[in-house]
Amino acid sequence: MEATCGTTLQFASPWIGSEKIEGRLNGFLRVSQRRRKDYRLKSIHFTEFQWRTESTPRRRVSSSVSHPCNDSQAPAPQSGNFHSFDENWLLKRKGEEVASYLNGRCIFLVGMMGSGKTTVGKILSEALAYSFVDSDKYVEESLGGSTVAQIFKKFGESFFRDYESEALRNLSLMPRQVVATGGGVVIRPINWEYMKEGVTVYLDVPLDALARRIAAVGTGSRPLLDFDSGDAYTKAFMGLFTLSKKREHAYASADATVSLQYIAADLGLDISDITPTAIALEVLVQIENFLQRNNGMSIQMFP
Ligand SMILES: Nc1ncnc2c1ncn2[C@@H]1O[C@H](COP(=O)(O)OP(=O)(O)OP(=O)(O)O)[C@@H](O)[C@H]1O
Ligand SMILES: O=C(O)C1=C[C@@H](O)[C@@H](O)[C@H](O)C1
Repeated sequence: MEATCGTTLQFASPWIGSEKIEGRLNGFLRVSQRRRKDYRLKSIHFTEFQWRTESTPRRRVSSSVSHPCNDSQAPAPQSGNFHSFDENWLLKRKGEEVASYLNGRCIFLVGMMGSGKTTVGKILSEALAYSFVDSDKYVEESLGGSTVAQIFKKFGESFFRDYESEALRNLSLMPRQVVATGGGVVIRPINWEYMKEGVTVYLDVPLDALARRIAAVGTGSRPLLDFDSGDAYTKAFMGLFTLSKKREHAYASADATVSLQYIAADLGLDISDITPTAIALEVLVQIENFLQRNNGMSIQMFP
């Protein structure tokens, strides 16, 4: 039988209500009823309310989070600044759990340019104790260090796609890797044959958020978005819109989907406020759901 350990987290929020503790403000993860189950958090109890009357009044809430654990891995009760502590702890715990079900199978992150495959993939690989590989970088290295943009310009897209397929073939033969795939891998059926050796996860991010992210760094490194005219946001948005129409069905073939719109709605956050760590955590939850659906994996859930 599992022991129940407890820890106390400090939440500072202008809106936390007595019946719900759902929010990731100042680095804290929102924990909704549904997520409580996903993260195996047994219960959350409010123990204290305080009002602060500063220029921006805030309620301070102390809550006690009970969770199951077999040993003393759980963070000890303490006060002070818990910024992002909770997210990282949940991620680590979930990573260990999901890694044990995966039996070394690779994770292939698919999604449009800018969807966070690289950013989230690195965090995910640490949580799973996997290595991280970026398939675009793999192709660049196999072609002597030319950038994707240079390869497109010199040899054309279909040459790049051949090397991309070869990269996926090679990567699918190696265990324990999180692979951030190129945004266009989903268009070739052969690539799905390689990726089905592992678990595919689609990072579904609204076009506006993608275009903002890409515009922030420019379209120069992304040949399919680097049109001659227009500002960076418009070029990115228009290019992504066209590509997404051609690809949306293909992305939907992934084993699991992590939708930022869904997370944002569930947690009452703006998409831009969802951290890569929270997304990585959701990826693990969705992988677990997929494995459970497909392998009849028996996981003890809280009622
Ligand atoms: N959750 C997030 N919130 C805000 N910005 C993010 C988030 N995730 C990634 N980014 C930013 O978006 C940009 C694209 O991210 P990243 O390179 O991880 O995407 P990608 O899917 O690997 O893109 P590509 O397929 O083009 O290589 C980066 O500038 C990154 O810092
Ligand atoms: O979406 C795409 O087709 C691409 C995405 C990038 O990761 C690169 O693979 C390349 O720029 C093409």
